[in-house]
Amino acid sequence: MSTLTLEKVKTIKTLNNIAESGLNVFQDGFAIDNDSDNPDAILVRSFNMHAIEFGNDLKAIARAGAGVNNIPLDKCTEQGIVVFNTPGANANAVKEMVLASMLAASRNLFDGVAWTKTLEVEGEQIPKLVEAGKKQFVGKEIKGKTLGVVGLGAIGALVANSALDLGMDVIAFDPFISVDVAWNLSRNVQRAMKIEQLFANADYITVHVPLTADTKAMFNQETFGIMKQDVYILNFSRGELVNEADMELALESGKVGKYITDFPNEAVLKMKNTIPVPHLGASTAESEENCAIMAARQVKEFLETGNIKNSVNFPNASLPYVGKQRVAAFHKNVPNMVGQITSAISSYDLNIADMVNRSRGDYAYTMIDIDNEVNSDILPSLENKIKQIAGIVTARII
Ligand SMILES: NC(=O)c1ccc[n+]([C@@H]2O[C@H](COP(=O)([O-])OP(=O)(O)OC[C@H]3O[C@@H](n4cnc5c(N)ncnc54)[C@H](O)[C@@H]3O)[C@@H](O)[C@H]2O)c1
Ligand SMILES: O=C(O)[C@H](O)COP(=O)(O)O
Repeated sequence: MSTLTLEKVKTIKTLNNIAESGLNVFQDGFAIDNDSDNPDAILVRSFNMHAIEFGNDLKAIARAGAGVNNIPLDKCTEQGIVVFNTPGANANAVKEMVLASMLAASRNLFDGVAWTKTLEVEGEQIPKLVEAGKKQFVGKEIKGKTLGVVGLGAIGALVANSALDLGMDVIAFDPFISVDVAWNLSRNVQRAMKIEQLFANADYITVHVPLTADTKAMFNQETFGIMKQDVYILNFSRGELVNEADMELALESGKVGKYITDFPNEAVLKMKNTIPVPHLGASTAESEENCAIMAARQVKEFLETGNIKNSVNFPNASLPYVGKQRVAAFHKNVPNMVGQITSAISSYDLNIADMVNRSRGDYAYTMIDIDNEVNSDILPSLENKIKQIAGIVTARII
């Protein structure tokens, strides 16, 4: 590792509870300091970061989980801060929660159990009252019913396959499905060419898409209008995917039979026939550990080598790190950036051993390994020279 990297212990700050096994990834050369105003990296779960000012040393934010709507991605990109998430690391936990709550809601389990607890004061009468009262909670079986899965990513694909195993018919919609998911999806999952086709045919609908400008309020008066009467809707993605005023009306009219959501708020708790879950989708020991370890490893590798895996705002880029001096630069995706960086390097009489350049939209990332033994005295001056190039957002020499 280079002299520059060893100069300063790297500070990691956490904004949420991050599993210990993840924090243990940071050993020599790292310190966890949750009071730091200027950490090198932040680990976060659902904490809302939109109002946070970032310190000058901040290089990376890792979301130990999937959704990144709590992170100001554009601001991070403009400041050269790489944002990671942990694709798939909590998908099984959410899949199990979706299946559990779909089954429990169908069998009126939540209401039935709550009612039974009210009988505590009835003493010996309890068994008789149970037998007399159970007819209020007659449910329906999911076998033979149709589940609509909106979004076939890490979670949606697992839910779709498992629902088939439970005897359901499954129809799914995802215009951007990845090749990996397509390979792992049962061919018995029916493909909806339009989301309306899914809405019109499903008895249960579960949504597994990120919250974006395109998906916001995708469940609204118009889309409820297409759905079957008494459809059950499961939302373990984000509350804002649903227009709440329209959901309230749909629940009142019985168009939506039940709304199961991981995102309760004041409005949701006032609606009838909702099953509010306290954002428990990913809250299992296994998933918290998976996410924390994956997030921590990605941050550690980035800080130590510049390699980027699973970024949501910068291109992924890797070069085998052989311990030689490495220039890592974020820059505008415009012509001749690589040429200018390599000129800066060769102006110090240094030779290039290897390089990678990847772009994503308006920005790009370049890593260049230097072949020579570099005198550490010149590194700050080389780093500054690269930072002076118009279009460079940030640059490090590792
Ligand atoms: N409740 C929880 O605890 C919990 C846990 C994990 C994830 N989540 C939420 O679930 C979301 C999905 O998670 P994931 O791990 O499956 O993510 P993912 O990125 O693997 O999958 C998302 C899928 O949605 C698809 N998609 C995007 N826009 C779409 C649209 N308009 N219509 C249909 N499909 C569309 C994408 O192509 C992708 O396949 C996350 O973004 C997060 O908001 C919640
Ligand atoms: O997007 C996610 O991964 C989930 O919403 C999980 O959120 P949490 O890490 O706060 O439980």
